[in-house]
Amino acid sequence: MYLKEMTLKNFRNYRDVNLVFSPQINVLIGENAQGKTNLLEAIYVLAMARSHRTNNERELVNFAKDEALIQGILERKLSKLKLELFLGKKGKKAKVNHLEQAKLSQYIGQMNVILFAPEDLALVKGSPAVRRKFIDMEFGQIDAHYLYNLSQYRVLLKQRNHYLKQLQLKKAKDLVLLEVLSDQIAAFGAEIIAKRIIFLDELEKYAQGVQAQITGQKEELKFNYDTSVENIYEKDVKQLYTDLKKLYETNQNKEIFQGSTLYGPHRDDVQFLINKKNVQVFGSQGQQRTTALAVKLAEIDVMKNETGEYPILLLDDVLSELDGARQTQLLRAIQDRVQTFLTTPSMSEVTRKLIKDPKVFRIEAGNIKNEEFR
Ligand SMILES: Nc1ncnc2c1ncn2[C@@H]1O[C@H](COP(=O)(O)OP(=O)(O)OP(=O)(O)O)[C@@H](O)[C@H]1O
Repeated sequence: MYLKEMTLKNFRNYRDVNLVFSPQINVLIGENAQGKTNLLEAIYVLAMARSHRTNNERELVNFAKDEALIQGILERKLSKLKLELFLGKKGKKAKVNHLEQAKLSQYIGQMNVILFAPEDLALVKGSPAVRRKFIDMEFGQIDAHYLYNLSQYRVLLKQRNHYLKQLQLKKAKDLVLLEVLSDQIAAFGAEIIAKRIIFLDELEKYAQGVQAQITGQKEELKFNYDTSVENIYEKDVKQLYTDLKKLYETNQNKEIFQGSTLYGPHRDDVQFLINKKNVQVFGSQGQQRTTALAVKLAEIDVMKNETGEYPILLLDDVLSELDGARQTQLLRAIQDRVQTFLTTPSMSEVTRKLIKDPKVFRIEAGNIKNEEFR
């Protein structure tokens, strides 16, 4: 799939722009603070109905205005979609081909994007929360059911944590209500864990290929899903549900004492192993970066597999963070098959040689001009 056109009205520092993109590589070039990331963010928001940078949607609307609009024409293999996202004071509205979508979970997934920013290089060495967010954002896009389970789980988690706090402070006594909440959260938690295992398995296969290629077959990459439920790889959803419930039963006093839900997918993690050693602990900086890159590139293939189309790739200033060999690997992997938007303050010689016929957009204080590629 590719984004053919995009119109922005009052989005961040863009007042009114209409852009026509290349189905291949689009380079967004400009000095600091001119609006390069804002433009990538607009594409991301059009796809995901939320920003990757902020939870406060007011920030997305121009300082001087109350409403913003992002429109896009998405070309898919068999269809053309008009996507519209309206950001107003009372929230947002999403439309597909002029039809307003009652639920955002129906809207998300029409346009698939993968964002790769310098922070993603911390996927391996960062905190478990970084990896969980990565898993949830990516899998949520390809599986609406996963997204639904996740949102239900989050609501229940809030309720259960609140109730555990009440029990901790002795403001509540009723353990039956806690058991009801445990039962419900275990059901959604089991669905989430089961799906994560399936997707991670697929992601692992592709990432292994990339890692082996970058390292000349010297490194074997493996994923390990780290959770309190035992032997997950042998369990189906029903068994995962039973096990989670058992964890809540056995640890009831501990959870009340801490006033918080201590088990479930919101506490899980993924470990990346190279030649059986945890890269987070034993890997060099270079190995950690290679692994992060391999995982990101693998996502492209997982999405292609799951949705039948290549996603759109957004590269926010990552080229300068990678050395020549990794830049080459990345650009070879995407050239001619994935529509890509990349931001950069300037183009290095290496990049110039590697990128074929990009469309270049020069960005200056929210104004955009097409530029020849020299
Ligand atoms: N809601 C908004 N309304 C108007 N301008 C905004 C809004 N939000 C951010 N800006 C402006 O956008 C600019 C930042 O743009 P952006 O984050 O895209 O920078 P960039 O070009 O990617 O630069 P860098 O390379 O430093 O990341 C700042 O000048 C900021 O004041």
